Amino acid sequence: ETGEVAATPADNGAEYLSPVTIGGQKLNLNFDTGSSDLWVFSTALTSAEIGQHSAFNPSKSSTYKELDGYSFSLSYGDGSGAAGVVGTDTVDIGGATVTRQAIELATSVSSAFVSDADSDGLVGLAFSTLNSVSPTPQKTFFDNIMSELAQPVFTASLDLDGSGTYEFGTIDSSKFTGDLEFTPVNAASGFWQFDSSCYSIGGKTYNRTNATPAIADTGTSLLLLDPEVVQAYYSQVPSANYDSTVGGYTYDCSENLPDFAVAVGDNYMANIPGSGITFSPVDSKTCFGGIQSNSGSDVQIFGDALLKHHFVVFHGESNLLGMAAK
Ligand SMILES: CC1CCN(C(=N)N)CC1
Repeated sequence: ETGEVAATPADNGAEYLSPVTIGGQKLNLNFDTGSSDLWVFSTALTSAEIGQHSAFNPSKSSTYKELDGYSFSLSYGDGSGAAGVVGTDTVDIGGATVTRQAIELATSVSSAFVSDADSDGLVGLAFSTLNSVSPTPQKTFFDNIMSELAQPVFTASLDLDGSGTYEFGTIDSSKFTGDLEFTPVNAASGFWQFDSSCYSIGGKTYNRTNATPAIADTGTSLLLLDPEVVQAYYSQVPSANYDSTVGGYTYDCSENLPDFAVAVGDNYMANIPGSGITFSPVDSKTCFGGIQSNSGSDVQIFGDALLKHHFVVFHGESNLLGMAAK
């Protein structure tokens, strides 16, 4: 069995959304390798909260089964969150189907999710140990389907314009160039976590002794690195400075930015060409960089700003992360 879905850009240009069919109802969900809950907008929310979203209606699904007394409550790194009840239903992602997938129906969502009209919820693709369902944590879609897949993998090939594809069960060699380099993942963290102890700016490589580990996170838009690395990069950009009003480093859009690369394990340097560093315009002449600080937290977050320049393989049986150029 395999499944492939196209990702399409959200209006906010900051996330990749893919169609998922749950109990025959289609929703556009954000595939998030940085969390482990599959939750959706539900008809239990107010019409003000639902707005333009597609909301899952359990009473319209002939295969939905409530998990009596189960609940979930999530809060993400950025302060957004959702909470609600739990059931199981048939979930189909591009033809890959799990019949008894735990789905988490939001009865409350934070304002950030209400205002993000494009995303009807999330598909968590980190490890099931991080699942928030009480009293019994539930398995992710990938965990449930892995044994049915032709290969126990899923891949992300995200494009610069917010489109791209997620595939389950196969590694499509037409989607990358050169060698796929695999790196051991520390699954004990619950994330797709690995070491990253060197980086390069404009082709000059720097080794680090105290680098914090990194995670591959399709649910984060930016590349959030240890402060010393971010300061080193923007010290090479004359007009760059930290602008607290936008909460990050900005610079003149006319700058000729240096290339940047960061290590994924010991044998892959993930490069971003200088032309691919900018995340968004701030105004007619100022740009906001895709490289930003993790504020000294204990993890570096390799989000879409980096991943969209590469082909990424998440190997669930061997706990490996594969990276290739494309
Ligand atoms: C470590 C954090 C990374 C961002 N998150 C996420 N993609 N859901 C939350 C966890």
